[in-house]
Amino acid sequence: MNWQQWKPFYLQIVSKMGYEIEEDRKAALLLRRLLRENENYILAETIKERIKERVYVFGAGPSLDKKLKKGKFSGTLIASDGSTSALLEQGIIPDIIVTDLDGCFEDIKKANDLGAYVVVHAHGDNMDKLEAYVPKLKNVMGTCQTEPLDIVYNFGGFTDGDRAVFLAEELGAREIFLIGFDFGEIVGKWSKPYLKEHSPIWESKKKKFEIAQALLEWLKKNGRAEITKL
Ligand SMILES: Nc1ncnc2c1ncn2[C@@H]1O[C@H](COP(=O)(O)OP(=O)(O)OP(=O)(O)O)[C@@H](O)[C@H]1O
Ligand SMILES: Nc1nc2c(c(=O)[nH]1)N=C(CO)CN2
Ligand SMILES: [Mg+2]
Repeated sequence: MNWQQWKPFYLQIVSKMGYEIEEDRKAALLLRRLLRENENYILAETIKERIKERVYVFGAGPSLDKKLKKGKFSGTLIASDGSTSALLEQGIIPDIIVTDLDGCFEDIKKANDLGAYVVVHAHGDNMDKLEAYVPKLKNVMGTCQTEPLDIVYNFGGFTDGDRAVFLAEELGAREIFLIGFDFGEIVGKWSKPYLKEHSPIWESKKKKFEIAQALLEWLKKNGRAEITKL
C-alpha cells in the first residue's frame, strides 16, 4: 500500500484516536535524522530479502506462548513489538521485529544483537523513545504513518501487529499466518513492560484493536497474500 491509498485510513484513525498530524510528521522527521546521524538504517530492499513466500506474524495476545510451544514455523518470522519477549523466552529469534518501541526494549535489543532486523515506527507519542533507543540499535528500517520520506517508509497499517502484516504483503509474502492475534478483552502480558499478567483491556487499546481488525479484514479482501489466523 502506498501513501495515497493509506491517507484516507490514516485520517479516520486520527479522528477516532485524537492524534495530531503535525506531531506524527515531526516524529517521522526526527526518525530520519536519527537514522542518518547514527548511520544504522537499512532500506526496504534489505528487509525484502528476508521476506519469504510464507510469513508468520506474531501478536502479543494471551494465546501466544502456548502456540509457540506447539508450533513449527518454517518461513519468515516477524515479531510485533512485545511478542519479541515471548519468542525469546522460547529460544526463537525473529527475522524481523516491527515496533514503536514500547515493548520490552531489553528484549528488542537482545534479538537485534542476535540478528533480527528492526522496523521502527515513528509517531507523535513516541519521540522520546526514538531519541533514547534508535541510537542503540543496528539494521533499522524506519516507518511512519504520515507522508513517507526517503528512508522512512509507509506501507500502511496502524498497530505494530497489523503494520507487520501490511509490510510483509507489500514486500512480497504470499501466505501470511497470524499467531497470538487474539484481540478480545484481555491484553497479553508482553504488550507493555509494566504488565506483569495478562490484563483487562483499557479504552485506548480497545480502539486500537478495532482499527487493527478492520485493517486486517481490508487487507484480506484487497491484498495479494492469503492471510490466515492460526
Ligand atoms: N489480545 C492481544 N493483546 C496484545 N496484543 C495483541 C492482542 N491481540 C492482537 N494483538 C496484536 O499484537 C500486536 C503487538 O502487541 P503490542 O501490544 O506489543 O503492540 P502495540 O501495537 O505496540 O500496542 P500499543 O499501541 O498499545 O503500543 C498488537 O499490535 C496487536 O495487533
Ligand atoms: N500518534 C500516535 N500514533 C500511533 C500510536 C500512538 O499511541 N500515537 N500507536 C500506535 C501503535 O499502536 C501507532 N500509531
Ligand atoms: Mg508497540
